[in-house]
Amino acid sequence: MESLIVQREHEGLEFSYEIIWERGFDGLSGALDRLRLPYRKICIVSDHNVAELYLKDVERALSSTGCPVSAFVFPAGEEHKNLSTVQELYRYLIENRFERKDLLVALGGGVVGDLTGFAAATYLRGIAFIQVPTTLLAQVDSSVGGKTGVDFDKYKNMVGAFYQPRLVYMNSETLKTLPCDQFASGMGEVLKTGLIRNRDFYGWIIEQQAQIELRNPETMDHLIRECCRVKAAVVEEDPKEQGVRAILNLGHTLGHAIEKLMNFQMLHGQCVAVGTVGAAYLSYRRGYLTEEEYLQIVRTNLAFRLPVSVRGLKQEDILGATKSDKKMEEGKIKFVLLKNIGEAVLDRSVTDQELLDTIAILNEEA
Ligand SMILES: NC(=O)c1ccc[n+]([C@@H]2O[C@H](COP(=O)([O-])OP(=O)(O)OC[C@H]3O[C@@H](n4cnc5c(N)ncnc54)[C@H](O)[C@@H]3O)[C@@H](O)[C@H]2O)c1
Ligand SMILES: O=C(O)C(=O)C[C@@H](O)[C@H](O)[C@H](O)COP(=O)(O)O
Ligand SMILES: [Zn+2]
Repeated sequence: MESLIVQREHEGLEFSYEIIWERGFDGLSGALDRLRLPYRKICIVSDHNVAELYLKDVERALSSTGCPVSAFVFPAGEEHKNLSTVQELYRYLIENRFERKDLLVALGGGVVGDLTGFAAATYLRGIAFIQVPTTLLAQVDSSVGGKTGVDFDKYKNMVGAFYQPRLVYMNSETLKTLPCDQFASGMGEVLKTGLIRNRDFYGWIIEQQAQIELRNPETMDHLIRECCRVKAAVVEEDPKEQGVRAILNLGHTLGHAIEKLMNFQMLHGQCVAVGTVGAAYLSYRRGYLTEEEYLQIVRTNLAFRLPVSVRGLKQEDILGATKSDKKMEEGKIKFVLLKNIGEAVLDRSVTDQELLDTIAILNEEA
């Protein structure tokens, strides 16, 4: 077993927690025992696809805690990451008499993790939860760092809370069943991670493309751990996004705008990939990246089956949708640009005209 502690060093991160990498789910109840949490009941929260594949195994693994284990399962997909699903979960917890000291287990991808974390933050003003991420995206990004929440009226993650999990337990074997488009979506966040903080890692990802495509277990172990190291370091520095944490949002200003306008029918990591090309283009236009570096980012997306443009959206609609970005301050977007490959900066001076020029290269208009 290998692990990494997300350290409580700064105000805002209430406690430290461990990220554990295992094969299989057998280590789950031992990991929970070591936490010495006072729960008497466990509710696994999952979506239908993941439940079909892994719920029985996780129930079996958790039964050795000696506590009753039950499950709340909802339909898969971003369109269910909303307050109605949260309400159904609240009802389930109330009807089954879950108390503040009990435990929720988020078993699934980022949708399950974000939604369960938000319900955990708000049910009885806070009940403990752990993350058991089963997608690449969730293993490299969403299960770490405590951003929880749901979409509201198509506004992405508009309602949420910073609420850390007590444990992140990753079973890398779950990646075997992940569909190709979901794997590619996860790679959108992986590439983002290299671009913001680790040039060598970005280079390594490009070199290892064939092994990554094959999901070689050792290669994937290294890839996932490196992403978690980068993310944990940023979150430890700034748990509640008062400053530097916003670099984890590279590609998301345009990405979230596209996700919303595509009615959540394009996957999050794919939208982030297009947004990252936009951020790279702006960085090139600002004279930070060379043209070759910008083109390398485009080629790398394509190599990992990620899009570099979208079709059928109106340019002014994309610009308009960027105005509901959560990084807005005093009416100005804090845009994440690349000073270099491996070095992100926040910039409040990006103009609407610069954004429109960028959108023009990303958008094959209808
Ligand atoms: N909180 C954060 O820091 C953070 C970071 C990045 C993304 N996110 C959020 O994460 C969400 C995207 O997460 P996602 O990409 O994991 O999507 P997801 O949770 O919708 O999962 C993708 C699909 O794969 C299925 N699935 C999950 N695990 C599987 C497995 N092992 N085998 C087969 N199928 C499996 C799911 O049922 C679903 O249909 C978005 O809502 C995004 O906003 C949050
Ligand atoms: O953890 C973070 O911080 C991130 O920004 C990670 C992103 O990949 C993730 O999509 C996050 O949910 C976006 O946050 P938001 O505040 O822009 O909704
Ligand atoms: Zn993201």
